[in-house]
Amino acid sequence: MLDRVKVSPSVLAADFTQLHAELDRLSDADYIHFDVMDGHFVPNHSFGPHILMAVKRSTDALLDVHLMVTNPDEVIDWYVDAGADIVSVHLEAADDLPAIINRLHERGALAGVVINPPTPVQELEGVIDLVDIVLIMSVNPGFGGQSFIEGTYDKVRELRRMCERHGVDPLIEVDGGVTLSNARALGEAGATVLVAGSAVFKAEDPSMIVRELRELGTIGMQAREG
Ligand SMILES: O=C(CO)[C@@H](O)[C@H](O)COP(=O)(O)O
Ligand SMILES: [Co+2]
Repeated sequence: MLDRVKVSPSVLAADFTQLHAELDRLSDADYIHFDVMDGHFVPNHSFGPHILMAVKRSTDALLDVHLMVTNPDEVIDWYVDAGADIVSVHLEAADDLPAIINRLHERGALAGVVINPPTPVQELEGVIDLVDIVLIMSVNPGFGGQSFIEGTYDKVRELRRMCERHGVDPLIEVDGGVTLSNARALGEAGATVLVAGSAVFKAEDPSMIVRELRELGTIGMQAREG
């Protein structure tokens, strides 16, 4: 059981001309979220393992890699080699998710599964016992700065119920449109990791936003636990 919610700022929203300085002022972050987009699984490109190595040199936070690619089985090792601590792959993209999860565990990384907004939570039934993290997308993947999809709360609550039925307690991460206005409700629904790109990096004081997101999420989590 966690004592507080974790915050994972998405580096996609950072100013890349000053990547080191951007990460340096986020010493409070639990994780750094790294969005990999291949131009096939999502209609956008971002960055790959070389940039992840540069991020690793600029932060002590754990590296939380979100792979939006059609061939996760072929690339997971690149990201573990580059320093990923957590690697999450889309259920919609993986042919053999248990094999990917095994491989990540063999390599000493935490394994996550991601579902897109249209994918029902029930589709996680077969892998919920195997994963360390479930990431629920609260926007359609491919771009930062989108609006949060309200139906996410129900999906998080349903996932919590599934975890209880299975007697497992993976981290539950929510990604997309997370701000100070929905952090508390997300914690109350059952989220334990909040990804935030624009809300953190576009703020005047990113560290303060990280602390506030964590505090609000934790207040929600405590309310849920009673
Ligand atoms: O995976 C994605 C988008 O595909 C996210 O991680 C975004 O990068 C989050 O950005 P904001 O919605 O918080 O600006
Ligand atoms: Co992401």
